[in-house]
Amino acid sequence: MAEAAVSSAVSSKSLEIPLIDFSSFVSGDEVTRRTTAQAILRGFQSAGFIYLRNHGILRDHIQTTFVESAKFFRRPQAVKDKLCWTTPEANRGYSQPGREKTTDLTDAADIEAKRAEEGVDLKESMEIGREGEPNHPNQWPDQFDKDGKEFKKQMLSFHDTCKDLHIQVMSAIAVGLGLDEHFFDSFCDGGDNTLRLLHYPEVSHDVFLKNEYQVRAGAHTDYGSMTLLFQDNAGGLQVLSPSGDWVNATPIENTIVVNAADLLARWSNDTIKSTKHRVVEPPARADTHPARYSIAYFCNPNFDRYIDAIPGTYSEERPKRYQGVNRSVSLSQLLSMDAILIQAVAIILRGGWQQRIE
Ligand SMILES: O=C(O)CCC(=O)C(=O)O
Ligand SMILES: [Fe+2]
Repeated sequence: MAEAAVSSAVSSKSLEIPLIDFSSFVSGDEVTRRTTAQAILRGFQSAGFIYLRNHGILRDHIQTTFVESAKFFRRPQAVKDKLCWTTPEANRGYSQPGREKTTDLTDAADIEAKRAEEGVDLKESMEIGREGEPNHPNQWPDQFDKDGKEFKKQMLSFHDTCKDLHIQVMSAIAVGLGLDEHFFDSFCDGGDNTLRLLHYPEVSHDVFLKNEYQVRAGAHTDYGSMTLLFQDNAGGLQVLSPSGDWVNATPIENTIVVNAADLLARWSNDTIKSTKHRVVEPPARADTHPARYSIAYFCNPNFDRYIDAIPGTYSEERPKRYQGVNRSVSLSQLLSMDAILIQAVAIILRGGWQQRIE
């Protein structure tokens, strides 16, 4: 029997995350397409999270990207450090374990205090932006060897594939809202997105026992329009429910977790939610937890587009809550605006700190 287009990925008393058969949107008849789009929109409006299956990205393509990611992280530390993440404007390159603490805080002293109390995230990451952006070259290992060339080829191709899925999911949101299916195309076709490879090294249960606040990635929301998240089967991702419980977003094979992010919440006049999430000790009891790998593809509207409330998300009864905003505003302009524009990720730099603003 055919599976339903919409079922449940996560079902707790405080949080429901739908599992959507995306092929029903892409190639279903008119009615199926519309009802699937509405279910996608409802998921973003209620949980801020959905899971997608039959999303169109080939299993092999994802698998090979995970393999290349693991190969990259196995490189000697000194080699990875040559590719290190430099500035928030570039937002490209490698961040070593202990460098980053993910948080929504924006005040330097608050971040410092939180870091001292909770410890840093137990992870390393590699960020890859749109290739060819002037003044912001990606940090490729292709200069080192043949494996580095393979890595570059794979990541560029995966970046491109995910860019297309972003456009399709935005199209589903448009249809769900009753707009033209291509409404968002010209907002998202630039591919100003960031592919982030994540490696959470093997860690002993003791580490979490000794520090009740220890996490693999701290609680935060994402910045842009949405994030396509590919996770392995290790577990540990949690989503904050409206009532304040952390709920496991358990891995489901052959699915992608998609969460709406801050700018889409703003763009939708807060009708769509950007929900907090984090990565903690996996629920399975173990003395030593194996490494966890995930791939987050952070999607953004094109940097040069003006983002003002989406038609249909505001009315006389529900006026616009935010001014329109241009992504190309300067950092100081950004900081003087409201905090929702800012994804502050504290970067621990030998006792100093820095905020990452995407
Ligand atoms: O690794 C994960 O599952 C989540 C990562 C994440 O939320 C992020 O990097 O923004
Ligand atoms: Fe995130």
